[in-house]
Amino acid sequence: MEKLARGLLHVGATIPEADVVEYSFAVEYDGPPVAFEIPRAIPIEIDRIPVATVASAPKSAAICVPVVQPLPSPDPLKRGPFGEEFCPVAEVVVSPTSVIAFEHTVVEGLDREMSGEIGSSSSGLLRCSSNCPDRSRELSDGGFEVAGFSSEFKESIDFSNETNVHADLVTTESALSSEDFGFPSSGSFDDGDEEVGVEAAAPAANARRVPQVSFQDVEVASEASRTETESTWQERSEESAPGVKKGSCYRCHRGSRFTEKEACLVCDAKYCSSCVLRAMGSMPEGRKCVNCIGSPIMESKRESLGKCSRMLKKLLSSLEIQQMMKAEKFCEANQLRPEHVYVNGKQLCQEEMVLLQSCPNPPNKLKPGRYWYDKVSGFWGKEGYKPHKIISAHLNVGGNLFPEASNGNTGIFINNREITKTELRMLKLAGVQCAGCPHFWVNADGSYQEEGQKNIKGHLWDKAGIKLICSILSLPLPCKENMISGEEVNYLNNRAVPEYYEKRTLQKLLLIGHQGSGTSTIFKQAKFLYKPDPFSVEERESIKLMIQRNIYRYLGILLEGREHFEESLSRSQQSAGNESNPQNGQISYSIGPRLKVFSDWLLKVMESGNLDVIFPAATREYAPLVEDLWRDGAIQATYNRRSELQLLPRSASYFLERVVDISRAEYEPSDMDILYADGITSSNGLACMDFVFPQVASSTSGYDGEEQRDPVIRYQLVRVHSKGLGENCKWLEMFEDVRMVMFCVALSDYNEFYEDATGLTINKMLSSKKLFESIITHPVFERMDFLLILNKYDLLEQKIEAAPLTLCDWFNDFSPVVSRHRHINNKNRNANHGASLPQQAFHYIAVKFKRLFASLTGRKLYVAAANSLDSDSIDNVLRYAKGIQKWEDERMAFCSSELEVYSTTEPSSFSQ
Ligand SMILES: Nc1nc2c(ncn2[C@@H]2O[C@H](COP(=O)(O)OP(=O)(O)OP(=O)(O)O)[C@@H](O)[C@H]2O)c(=O)[nH]1
Ligand SMILES: [Mg+2]
Repeated sequence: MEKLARGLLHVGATIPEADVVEYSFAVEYDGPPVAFEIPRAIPIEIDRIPVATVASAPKSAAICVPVVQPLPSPDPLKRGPFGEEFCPVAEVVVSPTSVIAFEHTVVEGLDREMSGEIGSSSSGLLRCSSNCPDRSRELSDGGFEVAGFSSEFKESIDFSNETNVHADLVTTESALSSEDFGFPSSGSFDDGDEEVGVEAAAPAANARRVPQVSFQDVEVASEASRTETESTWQERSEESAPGVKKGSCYRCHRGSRFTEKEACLVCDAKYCSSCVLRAMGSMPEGRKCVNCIGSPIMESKRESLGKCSRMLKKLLSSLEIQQMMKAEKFCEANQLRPEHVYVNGKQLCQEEMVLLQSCPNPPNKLKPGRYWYDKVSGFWGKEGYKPHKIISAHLNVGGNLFPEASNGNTGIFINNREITKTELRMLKLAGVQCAGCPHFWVNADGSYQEEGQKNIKGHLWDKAGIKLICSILSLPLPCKENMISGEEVNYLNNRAVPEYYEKRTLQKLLLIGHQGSGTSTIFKQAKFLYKPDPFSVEERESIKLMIQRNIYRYLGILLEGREHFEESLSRSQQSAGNESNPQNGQISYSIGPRLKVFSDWLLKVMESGNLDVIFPAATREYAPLVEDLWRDGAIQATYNRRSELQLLPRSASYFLERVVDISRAEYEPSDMDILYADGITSSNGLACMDFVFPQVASSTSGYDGEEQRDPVIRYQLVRVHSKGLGENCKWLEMFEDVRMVMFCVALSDYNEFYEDATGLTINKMLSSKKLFESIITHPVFERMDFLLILNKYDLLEQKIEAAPLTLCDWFNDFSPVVSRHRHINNKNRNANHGASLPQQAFHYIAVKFKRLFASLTGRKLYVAAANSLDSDSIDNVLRYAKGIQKWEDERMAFCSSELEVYSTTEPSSFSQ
């Protein structure tokens, strides 16, 4: 270690203790080709870069700005070494992000011309940003150090004294004169006599005040340095340059309004694709001009936060986009400021703001303004207007509600607020007695009483036709979350502030898969794993009824199948000249007369859709008959041919085996029953749950250490059924903010088939593959991480010996290595470094999907095996997903901090 350190450090440097040294390894990458360009570091001989001293300004004594020497351009449109066009401008920008841009300049010591930026991703040279600790190291004295440069580089300098250029100081907002920066407002830096101090470390919040210093060939009036407001900024940039076309790029003044442009979120300055990266630098707060960093965004642009434009997608790598969009959405400067929101006349503080935005049912698209809020009922509206929404009640935000908050003039009050005419109309139509100008007390659940009286008069939201009335009168209705108890909301109130922020950075995991792949089982398993009370008493009651009803549905499928098999058997026997009586050993699909009568009756009832009439009471009587039917040889024979009965789920036998028990009135479904039950998550809708990973005491998953440090990352599992995606998966647009897509495939599908609408027989695995292809290539998931869950591993194990994988056309080249020890257990096989047949099959399928994924997206697919009936298996898969995210985040941070060195290190790998 000491030897290694000695080799790395300069002569005379103290060798640090081995246990306090932080180090990391870069591993050479030899995986599949990557979709993005890998940046290269251009070595620079530090000693040959001139440095100079700033003599006078004490603050700037340690500022590091490289010396650049703008040259007059012989040919303004000549292409530079990086392929970009030169314009006759040499420019140095010093801003809080420390972007130093220079065009058509020569850096002494490098014997070639160059253009580029330190601070921009476009230059390919070096990037740094004082806002981004990964890219540069901010020095305590306010200077910064560019990653990769030696300490000499941070010595003070002045601008080149050999240039004959004029300085134009451009500030964008008030209060900062050019003198703040030590520059004369119209000065020229032509002979170095002017000693210059540059305050590079202006606080981020004042970033708009930081000037952009331009050296230009053409003389620019010093008025440009005057301070301006945000609104005039735009006008000026369009008007101040005579002859500049309206709609052209704000930087190069080329193009028209039809040219694709990216706008600054703060000042709306629009830049063409050649200029955007220079104008916006490393974008530590998203799309903002470098001198707008730290400033609040225009409210009209709030909607577009985190939504990347096509132009940036073309210019930046996926990693950069992800990081930049994340920063844009979540960085402090871009959040709505609490001081701009008043509730019940009181300006909010940060805590209140966070509480308001992170409550279960927050106001929609909150904008700066004055609002009223009825804490008891949850009514929320703009000051002077009728209610706009019913948000979570009991939030401790803002002041007390004023009677005149909504400007009502009806003489009728709800929770001390005089209601509007529209609300009165609603109450009247809903049948609430309003004679005598009563004062009502309305609770969050809609129950209401008259002030001073004890008894509840009724429930507002239970009134007949209330939904219709409210929607006609444009009044809000409560949503489910509003029914949350005061206690629960107060829990939110009492939490520490950082936890609110976690809610904002909720990580969404989208779970999707082909019909029957196991997504709802995984979803239920996650509920059992991470929810303290996964199903309420009412939910369990409705699950019980569903299970009881399902039994008859399964039976109906079996009875129909039996009839069908019986008919086709007798047809084939007749054509073969046999008697209809089965011969010895031949399967019979006929049932006895007693069961036949019951079967015919049941099929008739089901056909007429009247099962509900006899359900559930009457069906209890038939439970013994159902049991007899289930045990009958004909039904068992039919069940054995279940692969031909498309609608019969595997779980049918699990429930039919216990039909008598289950049909009892006192039956209570066990967790396993719930897991097996069909239809708990709506089959073509969405199901969604928030959760946190509980801390694990002992090390089993390999991520425990992280959890101890980072216990409250919130996740949201969103399960969507493929049927619910609509034509061409159009509903996928809704999921642009998910963090990861988990695509579920049933391993057991390889030899299973179904008939499509046209009667064509289709292999389920191929069908899954097709859905997979359309999801991974959907534009909304262009840059998302994908985790493939290869589910039903247990079924693969059961069937692979009897049904070869090659039954699926896609797997026709599967040639497993046959072990000599076929019958020894898996553990021994692993010890012998030999994989079992199911393991080989899993690995083969995983690679098939990985290759497919890489060929269509150019990216890497993560794969995990699962048996969703086993909770540990799903826990592992979801923790693996978490591990991937963390790893991807770290990788991104690492990539953008250093010179983007990629390694192949992965989180633990029980998976692929
Ligand atoms: N043996 C076994 N059965 C599973 C596994 N995962 C799911 N199943 C069963 O497979 C059937 C389909 O699973 P679901 O979770 O309902 O599948 P889905 O993706 O929700 O599909 P739809 O029901 O069509 O919406 C159910 O009967 C499950 O009990 C597994 O890992 N092993
Ligand atoms: Mg299901």
